[in-house]
Amino acid sequence: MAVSIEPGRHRAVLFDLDGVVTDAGAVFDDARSLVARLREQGVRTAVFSAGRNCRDALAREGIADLFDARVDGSGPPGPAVLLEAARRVRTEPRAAAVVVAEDATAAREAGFGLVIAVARHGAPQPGPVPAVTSLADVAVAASPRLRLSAVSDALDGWEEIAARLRGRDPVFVFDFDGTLAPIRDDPDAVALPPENRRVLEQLAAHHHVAVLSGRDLQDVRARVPARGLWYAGSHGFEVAGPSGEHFCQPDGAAAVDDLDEAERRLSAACGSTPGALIDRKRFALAVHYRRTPPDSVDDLLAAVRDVADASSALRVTRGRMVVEVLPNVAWDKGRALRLLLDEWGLAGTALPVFAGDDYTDEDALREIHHDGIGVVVRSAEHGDRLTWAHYAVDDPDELAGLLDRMAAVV
Ligand SMILES: O=P(O)(O)OC[C@H]1O[C@H](O[C@H]2O[C@H](CO)[C@@H](O)[C@H](O)[C@H]2O)[C@H](O)[C@@H](O)[C@@H]1O
Repeated sequence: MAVSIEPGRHRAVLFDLDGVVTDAGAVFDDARSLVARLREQGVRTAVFSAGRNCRDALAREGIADLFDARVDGSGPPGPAVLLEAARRVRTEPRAAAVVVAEDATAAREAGFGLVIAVARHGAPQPGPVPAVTSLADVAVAASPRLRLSAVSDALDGWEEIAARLRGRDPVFVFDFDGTLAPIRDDPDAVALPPENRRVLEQLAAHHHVAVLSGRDLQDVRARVPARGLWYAGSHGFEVAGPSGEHFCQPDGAAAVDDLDEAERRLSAACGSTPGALIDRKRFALAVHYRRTPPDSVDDLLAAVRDVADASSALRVTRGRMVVEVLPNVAWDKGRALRLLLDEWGLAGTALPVFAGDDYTDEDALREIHHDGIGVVVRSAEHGDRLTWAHYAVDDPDELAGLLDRMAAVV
């Protein structure tokens, strides 16, 4: 049976160690090659073992680096081991695939999006999950991501966008810095252009509109003082609505003490780096280096990584001239966008429109790739990078023009 992993739907693939990746101490070439093909398309990979120490086994084979996470278990590979592997690659089961050696019961029970059984010794029996005799038979579809330079200009594609919007119930979610407002050297100097405020209020008069930002909730709320908006701060870890609604991602709260400690350590470690700016949000900690001399940046990044690595509750992410420390949980702007749709009672029915400019916005652009309209605001800071967006604009001004047109047809 032909089996295909689709990077647009499967964010991660979890591999059983025994019988899938290794057998009697030897690594299967088809496993090594499948993992490499997945990584090329941006799909995360983890390995789990029911009764063995994965780290040692993989280190002996020299392939530990092939996987983003390793999970050891004891006894048969029950759902708990698989769910832990998914958690470590920050992917919910429905968006992950699992490759097991024949017995797929646990993976099916745990609700994974795709389960593949490998029957290496003979013809696979017909069963409830796709089965292959070799991982060479597992195809990896090309990721639909495009280079920024290859994404259609939104204004050129306007008729197509308008046709998708007409007769639908759209909701609008926007990133703030670099998207609704232009980038400035000083994060405190950023203000929402009046034209963007006007169009946000115009959209919010008839539709759900949210600003989903890496800034602290209070900060983004104060900078986007438009009527009727929802706000999500700290990259979506804290959400507030126009009628007093308020929600914090529960696992994020558990990392606040670790963020406090990271803030103390980073203040000591980076305090003397010229131009470094530590920016604490309730559920995140940013270290800005836009004004740091280029020859000091690598040391600064290494210091942030060291501090974050000291706690398993934290992880590091990158943005435009900024490195951020976040709670190490399966939460990002994509999940926050889905939470908003659920909150509005519109999951599966509304047409989500999202615009963003940075790496962290890609989680939201990816989330709506199949059922929404994604717009990227171009910038040269990360070169001709890949994006999940369908359309591009050049700057926040051009986005305001696009939103104006959208407001006229919805
Ligand atoms: O998700 P966003 O709303 O885009 O927030 C991401 C970060 O934006 C801010 O930093 C960025 O904008 C600054 C002002 O233009 C710029 O100086 C910096 O280099 C950019 O990274 C904000 O200060 C951060 O807290 C946000 O996490």
